[in-house]
Parts: sequence; structure tokens; C-alpha cells
Amino acid sequence: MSAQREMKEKNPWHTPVTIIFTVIGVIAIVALVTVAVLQNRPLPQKYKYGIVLDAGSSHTALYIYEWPAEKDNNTGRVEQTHSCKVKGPGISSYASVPRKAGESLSECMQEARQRVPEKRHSETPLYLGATAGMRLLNLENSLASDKVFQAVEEALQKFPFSFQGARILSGQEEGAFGWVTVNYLDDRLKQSLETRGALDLGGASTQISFVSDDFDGSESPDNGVAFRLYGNDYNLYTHSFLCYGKDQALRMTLAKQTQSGPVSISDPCFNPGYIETKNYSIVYDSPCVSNMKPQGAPATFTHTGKGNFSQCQEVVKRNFNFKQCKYSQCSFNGVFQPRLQGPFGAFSAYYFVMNFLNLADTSIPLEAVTEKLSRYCATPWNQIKQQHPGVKLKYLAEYCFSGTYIITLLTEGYNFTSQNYPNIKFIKKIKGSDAGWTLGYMLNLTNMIPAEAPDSPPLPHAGYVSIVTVIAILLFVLFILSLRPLWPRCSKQPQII
Ligand SMILES: Nc1ccn([C@@H]2O[C@H](COP(=O)(O)OP(=O)(O)OP(=O)(O)O)[C@@H](O)[C@H]2O)c(=O)n1
Ligand SMILES: [Ca+2]
Repeated sequence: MSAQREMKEKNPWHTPVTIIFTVIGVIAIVALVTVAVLQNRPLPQKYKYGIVLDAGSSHTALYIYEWPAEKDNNTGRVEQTHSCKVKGPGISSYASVPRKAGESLSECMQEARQRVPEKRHSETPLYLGATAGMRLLNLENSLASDKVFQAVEEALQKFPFSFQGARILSGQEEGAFGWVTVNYLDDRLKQSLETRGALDLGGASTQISFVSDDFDGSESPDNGVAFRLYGNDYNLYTHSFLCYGKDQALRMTLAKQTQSGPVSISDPCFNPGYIETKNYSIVYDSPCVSNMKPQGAPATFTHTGKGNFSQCQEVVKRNFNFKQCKYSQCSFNGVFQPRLQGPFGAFSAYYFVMNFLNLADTSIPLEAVTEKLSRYCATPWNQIKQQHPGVKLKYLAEYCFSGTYIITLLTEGYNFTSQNYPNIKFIKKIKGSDAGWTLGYMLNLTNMIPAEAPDSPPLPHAGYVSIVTVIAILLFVLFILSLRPLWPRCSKQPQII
């Protein structure tokens, strides 16, 4: 009798039992893993949307944001999916025809209506925030600014979104929300990393915001914004300089050069060969310079360029007052500023200008930047026009001034040095979303950044599935081993029949 037969006779049921247990075991494991995977599979995504209109001094832009409907609270999840630049100037330029301020928005709003899925329209919040252009108009003529807002609100209410109002942001809000945007997109808030300061240069105002160990808000409470985000406390320093956006700074610089009401000026901030007739009434038509308008000046002056960086820097510097400072330290105009700290992101006109001048790379030493800028300013206007046929002449004419202004503002104004200049990064977008105050503004108004860190599952989905699978296989192996006494005994002896 063979050994096999002998065994079968001893345990006549052992083979079917082993087979049955094995099959049940395999089925159980497959079922367990399948249930675990299916139960924890990410559900098909549904999205929510938010729309913010940035009514700046020079133009209005519309941004659409999108985030997964189930996870409003998770950082880094809100993304900009679309932006639309409104044709024409900023809404404050429509002071004499407010109706047109509203009408100007309709093209971008129609785009938004198409981009946001129809079934989400009614629940999609729509905000309009106006910055320094409307701040200035409000100072100059508050009735006119009210009328612009009325026209804009009427136009926006015609769209199917959930309109949440149009208002002027304070300088602090503009600075602080720019900082929130940059650090949210960088994922620095949730991960409790060192934050990045925000530098925003607009047409009519400019903002600086950063966290400094020196600053707890006590020395100058107006410059402090306290946040509690994801369980961390931040004492943010922020300041907005009205009139120090690049368009208003240019007006101030022109005003400095036309104090005596001359018929012509030779401007070091414009390229040699540049010549343009300008109206006194237009240059001085802003609260930033209106009190400097020379008496008895002619109607126009001839504005010619002489392209000299260092002379331009001297004129630009005259816009900053370094004399009085009642605090431990100041930037300029008697404004408190703590010690600069950490990395910085510089966006809006900082980026447009430095990118145009091929100076967006801050590993270029500051000395080389001024050298390049000097050469750019000294380049004849005709040559500049030939080299950049696609660029708007208004922008093109101003790059020598703008570059000089930016370097002067950063070094003389904010006290950046050759050592910490490389800490600045000129940026336009972070992970596909524009750097600016709009995202931070929406995150705040929709309560999308919690004060406390949200609870998250201890394991990510993939980790969970892997562990369940490994444990199931381990249990199965142990189970099979436990049946060992029932295994057929293997014999290497030749079978004897
Ligand atoms: N490609 C571009 C686009 C814009 N600009 C200039 O950059 C400046 C600022 O633009 P922006 O940041 O859009 O300013 P606003 O938001 O309109 O102004 P504010 O924030 O002061 O209200 C303006 O002088 C504009 O002419 C530029 O030089 N090059
Ligand atoms: Ca702006």
C-alpha cells in the first residue's frame, strides 16, 4: 500500500477540508480587501466655487476659485481656475460716468456665468473689493465713489450668483489678505512653517506685510493684525502706503520736477529721445499731488527724457521722508517698521516690471541690478520701441522710472540690503493661482481657514489599504500554518504499489 493511500485512510477527510478552508480563506481575504478599498475610495469630486473681483486703481480683474465640496477646511485645496481682465481702466476712472463702471464688468461676468456650472450659480459667493483707486476717489469725492459702487452693485446683482457686496478694502486688509494668499498657496500655514512676507505694488498704493520676532503689535497697534490659523498664532506686521503705487509715485516724481511750473522738463527717469506734451491739469489730478500744483503754470509742459538712473533715483528719493520717526525704527514717512525677517514674495507691479527688465532673478546681486537698470535707462527711446514692438507704449515708457522706483522703495524705503535682497522672490503665480489679496479675502469671508488645526485620519487612504491587505495575508498564512497537522505528509520515498 502506498504511503499516500495509508495517510488518506488515516485521515480520509483531510484533503477536502484543507481545500475548503483554503477557498474560504481566499474568498474572505478578497472580500475584506475589496470592502476596505470600496468603502474608503474617494467619492467622485463635487466642486464649489467663489468669485472675487479685484477693482484696482488701474484695472479690474475677476478670479474664479474652486474647491472640493466635501473638504472646505483643508488647506491648499482652493485653486484659481480662471481669471478675466476687465477691458478699460479701473472703476474709479468712471467717476463722471458711473453707469459705465458697471457695464465694464459684464464681459468678464458673462465668462464667469459660463465657467461655473449652472447648478452651482445660486450658491456661488461673488465679492467685489476695491483698493487704492477707490480709496483716493472716496477721499476726493465720496458722493462720486458711492455712485460708482451703486452702479457696480446694480450690474453685479443681475447675475445669478450670490452677490455678497462691493466695498473698499482698508490698506491693512489688502496687505494682510495678500500675506494670507501667499502663505496659504505655499502650504506654510497648515504645516506651521516659517511664513513668507508679502510685497504688493499696485498703481495707487503699495503694501508690505511680514511676521517679525521683534513685533508683537504693541509699538504700533495700527500696523498689527493678529491671526489664529490652523492652531498657530501670528502677529502680522502690515502697512499700506497710499500714493506709493507706481502710477501715483510717478505723478509725485513729476510734481517734484514741475514745482516751478516750467514749460518743459528733462526727466532722468525717461529714456533719452522720449518726448511728449503733458497737461498740468491731468498730472495734478489726484489727491496725492493736488496740493503741490504750481500756481500760474501753463496748460501743458513738454516732457522729455534724459535717461539717467542715479539722477532718477535722487528725484524718486525726494518722495520719501526719512526725517521724523517716533518709533524704535521706521521705514519712511514716520511709519514704524520692525526688522525685516524671512523670505518675501513680491507680486503685481513688482513682478510685471522686474520681469520685463529681466531682473526677476534675485540671485543677480543688487549692484548688478542697478548697473543693468542704468544701462536700460540710458538706452534711446527709439531703440527701446524697436526692441519691444508688442508692448503697450504707456508701459514701455515707464519701465526706467518703475525699475528705479522699485529698487529705491525696497532699499531706501524698506531697508533691504545686498544681504537680504536675495530673500525676495518676484512672483506672479503660486501653483497656478495669482498672488494677490483676492484669495485670502475669499478664504476669510467663507471661513475656509479654521482657527484650529482640523482633525485628519491617522493614515492616508493608500496606507490604510496596504495595512489591511498585509494583515489579511498574514492572518491567512497563520491560519494555513495552523492546519499543519492536517497536511498530507510528503514522502520523498519512491511509491511502492
Ligand atoms: N504688464 C503690466 C501690467 C500692469 N502694469 C502696471 O502695473 C501697475 C500696477 O498694476 P496692478 O497691480 O494691477 O495695480 P492695481 O491693482 O490696479 O492698483 P492698486 O492695487 O493700487 O489699486 C499699473 O501701473 C500698471 O500700469 C505694468 O507695468 N505691466
Ligand atoms: Ca492691486
